[in-house]
Amino acid sequence: MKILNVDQIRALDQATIQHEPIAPINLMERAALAFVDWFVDRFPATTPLKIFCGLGNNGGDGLAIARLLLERDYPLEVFVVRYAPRESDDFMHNHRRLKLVTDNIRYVELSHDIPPMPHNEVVIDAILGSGLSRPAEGIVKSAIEAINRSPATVVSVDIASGLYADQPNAPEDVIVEPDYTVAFQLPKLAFLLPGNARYTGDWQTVDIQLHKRFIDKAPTPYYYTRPDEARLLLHKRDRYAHKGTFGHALLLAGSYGKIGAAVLSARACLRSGVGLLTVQVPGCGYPVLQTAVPEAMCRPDTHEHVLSGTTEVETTSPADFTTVGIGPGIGKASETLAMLKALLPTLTKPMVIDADALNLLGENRELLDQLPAGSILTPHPKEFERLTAPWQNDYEKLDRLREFARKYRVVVVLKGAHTAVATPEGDIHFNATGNPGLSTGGTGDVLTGVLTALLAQRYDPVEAAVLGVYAHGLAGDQVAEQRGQIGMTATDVVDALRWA
Ligand SMILES: NC(=O)C1=CN([C@@H]2O[C@H](COP(=O)(O)OP(=O)(O)OC[C@H]3O[C@@H](n4cnc5c(N)ncnc54)[C@H](O)[C@@H]3O)[C@@H](O)[C@H]2O)[C@@H](O)CC1
Ligand SMILES: Nc1ncnc2c1ncn2[C@@H]1O[C@H](COP(=O)(O)OP(=O)(O)O)[C@@H](O)[C@H]1O
Ligand SMILES: [K+]
Repeated sequence: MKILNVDQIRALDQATIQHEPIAPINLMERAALAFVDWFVDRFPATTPLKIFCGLGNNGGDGLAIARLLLERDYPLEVFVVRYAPRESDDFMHNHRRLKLVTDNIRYVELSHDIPPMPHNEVVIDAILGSGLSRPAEGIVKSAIEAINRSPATVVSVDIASGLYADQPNAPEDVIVEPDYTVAFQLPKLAFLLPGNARYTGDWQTVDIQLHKRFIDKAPTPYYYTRPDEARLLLHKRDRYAHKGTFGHALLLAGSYGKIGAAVLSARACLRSGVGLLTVQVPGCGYPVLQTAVPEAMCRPDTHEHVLSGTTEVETTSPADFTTVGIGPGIGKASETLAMLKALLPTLTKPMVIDADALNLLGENRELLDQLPAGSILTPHPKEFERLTAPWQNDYEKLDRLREFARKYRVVVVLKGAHTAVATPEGDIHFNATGNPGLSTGGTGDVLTGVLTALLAQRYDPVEAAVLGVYAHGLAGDQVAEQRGQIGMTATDVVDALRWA
């Protein structure tokens, strides 16, 4: 699913109006109906409502929503926040229509016009939408502050009033903090950025049948992966397949005290369809790995406590494996850095790089040029910062992410809520699955195992990253459903991995 910027959204509305064709007022009615369909499923018709409308088209939506909810017998009052002398045409049209069915429209011009909003009420926020062009001030600001102070449940129409859809807000901006946002057709880029979590609540999109051909053609670097899109990436298994078909992966993981990371990664790799798996761990990890993961072959490093790259048991060189995954629990010992330095020039196929392998790259940036094209790097934000430089805001972080992926021709999986997968072409795919239960030690190691397995099965690296991140988050969601977020462990996530 594409994410478009505000100018594109405006052009998309126009394209729909022109090509469907549909009158603007009927498009607004369709949007209002889609909102109302969502709303009536969640809030019974006895819920007292206060609907705050601005004077633009977002306000027009609010007025249409008020009329449609009145038809469904909701007890409601409408408050028009009158901050400017001019209303939009579609606002005016809906204002006339609403006045035919209710007298309950009040005007908010001064602070004392703002009503109390008790906890049993739902507030619908239709003050400002994607047309926001400056910070909220005066009575708009006061109304937003009052909404945020109130204990009422808040639902924003299209986007929280005061939040820019595709550019950073200033720290002092006053923005509605909704419980829910119901956005029309496409998510806004702002919804996917951690700094905006307070300003989106639980957000959803509702279909208002905007012009599909325009969306298909619109250029954008930003995508939001829907479950159906992710599932399409899954390779079907050939009936005559054998384990060679699914590749032989080498995982380089673990150090003294962190052999668990190797175990988690190895288990996840095996649960994600790898044909054969060899794990190289420091000598001390050998009995652990052989016992905990009997399905994997294990080659002990000659170094007892850290990876040095040398091993006596096996002579197959890392380059002969279908792919290599490196990082979980490896630490930053000088022997391990030496291994990384020796390893990189020998590899040509895409590999997976995580955790301290990333930190070693951050401290030895000349190595970045040696990464095989199409490799997948899986930093959390702190690790990504160590690879680049600090950023001022989430938008700058996205720019940096795209720049980095393009420069080094790699796929960067920036982990967190809505993990962002940046491609060597400079696109970003945001993930839809996952929950804060995944914020627990070892879940990143699980992801490394998953991605290594997909590369071993010869998935295209971008598809491997998008699919792997999706499946990992989905497993987390399934665990959360069964035992809640708080009790979740990385092992649970491995066990919940499902590929269908
Ligand atoms: N155009 C369409 O066909 C559709 C638009 N829709 C709605 O239209 C909204 C966008 O409408 P608009 O472009 O009218 O935008 P808004 O409703 O956000 O209002 C923008 C108006 O407010 C002014 N404004 C901007 N920032 C302000 C601020 N801080 N304080 C006071 N005034 C400010 C602008 O100058 C402009 O006049 C969407 O969010 C969505 O809710 C939906 O009805 C779907 C269809
Ligand atoms: N709030 C969250 N919502 C969704 N996913 C999350 C959240 N917090 C963490 N995760 C996921 O959990 C994983 C954590 O990885 P990482 O930070 O490397 O942990 P570790 O190093 O302990 O293995 C990542 O895949 C990340 O996307
Ligand atoms: K709004």
